[in-house]
Amino acid sequence: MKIYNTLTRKKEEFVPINPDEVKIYACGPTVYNYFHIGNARPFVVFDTLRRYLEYRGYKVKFVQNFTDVDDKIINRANEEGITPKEVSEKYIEEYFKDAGEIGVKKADVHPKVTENMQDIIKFIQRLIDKGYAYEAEGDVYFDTSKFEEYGKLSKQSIEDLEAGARIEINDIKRHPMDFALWKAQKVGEIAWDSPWGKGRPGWHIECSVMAMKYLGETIDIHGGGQDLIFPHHENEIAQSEACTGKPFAKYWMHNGYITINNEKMSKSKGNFFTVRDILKDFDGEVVRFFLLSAQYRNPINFSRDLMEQAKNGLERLYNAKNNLKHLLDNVAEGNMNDEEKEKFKELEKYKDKFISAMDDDLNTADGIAAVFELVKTINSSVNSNASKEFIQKSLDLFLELTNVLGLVTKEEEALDEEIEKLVKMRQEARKNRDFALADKIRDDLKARGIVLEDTPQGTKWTIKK
Ligand SMILES: Nc1ncnc2c1ncn2[C@@H]1O[C@H](COP(=O)(O)OP(=O)(O)OP(=O)(O)O)[C@@H](O)[C@H]1O
Ligand SMILES: [Zn+2]
Repeated sequence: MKIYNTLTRKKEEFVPINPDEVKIYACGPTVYNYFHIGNARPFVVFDTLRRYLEYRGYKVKFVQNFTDVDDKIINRANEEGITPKEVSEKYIEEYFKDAGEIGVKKADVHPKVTENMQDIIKFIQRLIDKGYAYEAEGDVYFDTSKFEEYGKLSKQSIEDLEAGARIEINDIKRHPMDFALWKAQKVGEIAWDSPWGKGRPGWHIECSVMAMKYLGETIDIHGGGQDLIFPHHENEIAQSEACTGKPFAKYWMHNGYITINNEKMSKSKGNFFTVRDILKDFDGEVVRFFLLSAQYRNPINFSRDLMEQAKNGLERLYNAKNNLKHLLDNVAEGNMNDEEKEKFKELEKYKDKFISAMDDDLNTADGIAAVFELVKTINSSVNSNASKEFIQKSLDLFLELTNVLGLVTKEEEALDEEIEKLVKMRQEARKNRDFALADKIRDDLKARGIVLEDTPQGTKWTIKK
C-alpha cells in the first residue's frame, strides 16, 4: 500500500515498523459540543484505514484520544454552570452515539487527558531535565530554539515562523515560537498539582504522552485533519523527538477539509452542520458514504445535493444486496457451471480494482467506483437462472468489499422487525377503527416498495422490486 506522507510530501510504500502490529494514533475531538460533519471526516477516514489494513491481514492497534481539558470546555462549563468534567463526559457519550451511527468502530484505547495527568507531568519534567523546556512564572514552555528540526513537518524554517509570528503580549517566553507545555492556573480554572504549582497541560503535550504510553516511542501512522499540521503536529514531533531522540511517527496522514461555500467548516466560524442534526434527515451510512465518496486528501464541499447523491448511491448498493438475497431465498441447491466460473473470475477483477484503489493512498472514491462496477456486472449476470453457488459467491464478494468501507452493514432483519412493528400498529389501528392511520401506514410502506396483503391468516407483506 502507498500512503501520502506529509513529512516527506510524497506517496511512500507503507512498511510497518513491526509487521506483527501496526500502530496508529489519530487526534480525537475536543469534547465540548456535538461533532460536525467536518470533524467526522477524520473519524471515518482513519476508521476506514484501520479496516482496510485489517482486511489486508495486519493486526492494528488504534488509539484516538479525547481532549477533555481545554479552554472551550471550561468556557462551556462556566456558561452552563456545571463542571468541566460534566461537559466532557456528556459529549464523550454523545460522540460514541454519533460515531456509532456512522459506522466508526471504537478505538482500542480512547485515552483522556484527565486520566493521564501524572504521565503528562513526568514527560514535561523529562523535557526540562533534558534542557528542552523551561519554567516561567508557573508556566512551562518548550524551547523551540533547542530543537533543530522544528518546522520539518510544516516545511517552515524557524526564522520564517518567527518573522511571521505576531508579537504576543507574553514576555515570559524566550522565543516567539515557544509553546506552553503547562499553564499556570488562572482564577476560576480547574487545576492539578505539579512541580511548577497548580495548573493544567497545554494542548499539544497530551498527544505525545498518550501516543507513547499506549503505542510506544515510534508509531507507524499519526493522523488528523490538515489544520493540525501546524502547530499541533509540529509541536508533537518536537516534544516527542526531543524527549526520546527517536522518530515519533513514520507516516503522517492528514485529511482535507469539508467545506461550506469553499470555506473550512468550523465551530468557530459557525458554518457547520452537526452529524446529530444531519442524522435527522439521513441514515448514518449515507453520511459515511458521503465522506468516503472522495479521496481523503481532497476537499469536499458539503451540500444537500451531494448528500442526496450519497443516499441514492447507497440505495443502489442495498438494492444489489437485497436482490441477491431474494434470489438466494428462491433458488434450489446447485453449483456453478463453467460459464459461471468464468463470469466469477470477471467479478473478481473488480476486487483487484478495489484493492488497487485502496492501496493507492486509500482512494475510497475509486474503491467505491469499483464496487459500482461490480454491482453493474452482478446485476447483468446474476439472475433467477443462476446457480445457488454463483449467487452466494457474488453476494459474499460484494459484502467483502462494502464491509471494508463500513457500508451496507445493516441486516435486513432490522427492516423485517420494523415492518412487523408497522404491520402490528396497522392492525391495532384497524381494531380501533382508526382507518385513516391504518391506510397511512399501508401507503407509507407501499411508497417504500413494501406491499401488504390481508389474508384470513393475517397480514402478509412482500418487498416488490
Ligand atoms: N472542516 C473540517 N474538515 C475536515 N476535518 C476537520 C474539519 N474541522 C475539523 N477537522 C478535524 O476534526 C478533528 C477533531 O478536532 P476538534 O474536535 O479539535 O475540532 P476543532 O478543530 O475544534 O473543530 P473546529 O475547527 O470546527 O473548531 C481534527 O482532526 C480536525 O483536524
Ligand atoms: Zn493530537
